[in-house]
Amino acid sequence: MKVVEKFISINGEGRRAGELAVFIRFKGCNLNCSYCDTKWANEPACDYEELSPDDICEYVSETGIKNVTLTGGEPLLQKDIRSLVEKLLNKSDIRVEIETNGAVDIAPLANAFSKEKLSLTMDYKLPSSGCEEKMILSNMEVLRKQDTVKFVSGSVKDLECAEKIIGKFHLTERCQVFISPVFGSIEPVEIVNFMTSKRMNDVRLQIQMHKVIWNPEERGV
Ligand SMILES: C[S@@+](CC[C@H](N)C(=O)[O-])C[C@H]1O[C@@H](n2cnc3c(N)ncnc32)[C@H](O)[C@@H]1O
Ligand SMILES: Nc1nc2[nH]cc(C(=O)O)c2c(=O)[nH]1
Ligand code: SF4
Ligand SMILES: [Mg+2]
Repeated sequence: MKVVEKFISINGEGRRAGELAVFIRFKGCNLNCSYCDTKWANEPACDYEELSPDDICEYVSETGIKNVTLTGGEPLLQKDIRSLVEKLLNKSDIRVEIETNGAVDIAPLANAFSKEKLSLTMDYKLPSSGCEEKMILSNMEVLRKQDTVKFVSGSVKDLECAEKIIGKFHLTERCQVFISPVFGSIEPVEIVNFMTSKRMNDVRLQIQMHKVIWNPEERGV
């Protein structure tokens, strides 16, 4: 598997934001979002370590950290991803979260690992990403209670689109729903005002915590 970085930090996003996690970031992506903060990991020339699922499991065990976040790039493009998840979940105290972009079919993984120890955080890419037409809408039917849909929003148009999608797929009844600002592009208060005006119950605003704690450009945190 092509790993571009691995590190321990607090999880800056998602259901376990603020908890320690070990991050495995994989190389390469099938999208090119306008705002992507890890474009470097998607460059063909980006350096990587070739690690097997066993190598990654060993690294995770050595860290002593219970939360594992698989991210990228797009982690679901790695051909051994299923084997890696299986090996990680075989360890009794490990919880796995996968950050995925909504443009890869999640059904094979979600259906293979129904236990709560695997949670998927899937983006729905909004208009300002430039990638909305790549969304696989059948993924919405696969999400479970432990999963999350994240709407990374850069404009009011994005927020209007997010509200439509949340309603259309009854997402708040199905899974967790988060809205996050495209870092630096929209004031969080605009999102709060939008949520208030539309009475968006059961939706959570989340700001990427690691970009507040460290320099937003910093890698490995
Ligand atoms: C770098 S992506 C990797 C995983 C996967 N490719 C995806 O897009 O979900 C991890 C998360 O960071 C978010 N993200 C990337 N750039 C961002 C930015 N500038 N501001 C806020 N969130 C961003 C993505 O939307 C995604 O939810
Ligand atoms: N601290 C920290 N938390 C994160 N949660 C998700 C991340 C990601 O890039 O997917 C991330 C990241 O890059 N750093
Ligand atoms: S899908 Fe994720 S990694 Fe790929 S370009 Fe978009 S934000 Fe970046
Ligand atoms: Mg990140």
